[in-house]
Amino acid sequence: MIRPTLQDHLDRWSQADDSRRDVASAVLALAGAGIRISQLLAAGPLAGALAAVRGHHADGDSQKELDVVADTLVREALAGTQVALFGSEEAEEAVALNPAGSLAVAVDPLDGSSNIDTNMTVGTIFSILPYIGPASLLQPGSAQLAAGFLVYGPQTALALTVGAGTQIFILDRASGDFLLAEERAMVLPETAEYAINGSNTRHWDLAIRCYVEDCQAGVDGPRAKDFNTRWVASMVADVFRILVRGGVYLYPGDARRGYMQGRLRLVYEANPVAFLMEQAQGAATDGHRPILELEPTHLHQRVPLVFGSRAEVERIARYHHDAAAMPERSPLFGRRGLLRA
Ligand SMILES: O=P(O)(O)OC[C@H]1O[C@](O)(COP(=O)(O)O)[C@@H](O)[C@@H]1O
Ligand SMILES: [Mg+2]
Ligand SMILES: [Mg+2]
Repeated sequence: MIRPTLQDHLDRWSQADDSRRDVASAVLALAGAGIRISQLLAAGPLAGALAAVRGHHADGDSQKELDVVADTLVREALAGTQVALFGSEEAEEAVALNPAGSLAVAVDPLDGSSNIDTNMTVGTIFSILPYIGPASLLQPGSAQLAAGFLVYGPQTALALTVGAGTQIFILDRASGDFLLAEERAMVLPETAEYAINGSNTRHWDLAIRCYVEDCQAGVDGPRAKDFNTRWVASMVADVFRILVRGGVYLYPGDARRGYMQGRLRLVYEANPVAFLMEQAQGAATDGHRPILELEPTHLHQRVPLVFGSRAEVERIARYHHDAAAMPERSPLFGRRGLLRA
């Protein structure tokens, strides 16, 4: 079976359209940087101390050696394309690249950095927007021209959307090409699998606590079915699994200091994933509104994030709606009875 390459796929999509060709060359540059990052990860300690702490972000998160290297590789790859503005998790401010460029790109160069030295899957996430001036990266996710991520696991894969479904490509190491593996990824609408970091249970709000309790009650509870949990602590790995077999991922806001809006970043984590989900018949919400409708106010803004199988995402939004409608100070057990499963 002859599979189209990523280049074939993008050539077909962009022929006779200059603005699409700009997007295509940015995606190819990102894929090229991804190959280099996957080589470093595959070498692990043989490539140096990739997990060594190099510094900290403004909000205290540590920055690892490979975070910095991946950021440089991605930025250098995009410098030769039509990208005018580049924003990254690893830099406080967005930087100008090609002054004549038509695009703005936001990236999480390495998602799941806590897993770098554990031989677990990590990835690179990107969001491509039209360049409309210095505030280009603050457009809502619905303005994205393309979005995707590379995932460095047993397979190095690229999940991509240019607004015509979600495609999955796998790196063929012999030829160095990404080959089309799935033309139309589809997230199953229903699921019995959820991903959340359960160590934060005591910090969750009522809606999340009730949702998880109802799942854990299994066949004996209001959901009347047993659930399974999976949590990789690399969102890209969880997204990939959900694209393949459905499921739901939650990183809600919680009561810990600095976590009121959760952990994930709207511009370069939630928005691209939400675009991929919607294009694969899944959904993504902050609990109240679709992620793609939110207006970012700054590059590193956090957002509570729930995405995956559409019916499950809608159900979790209903828990939020019901919890918000409850009287502020009534005891938890009293309020609990009103929540629907
Ligand atoms: O360690 P926690 O709080 O469970 O958070 C894990 C989540 O944080 C992230 O690692 C955030 O991404 P970064 O590694 O890019 O900071 C997600 O990939 C992952 O799902
Ligand atoms: Mg990340
Ligand atoms: Mg990161």
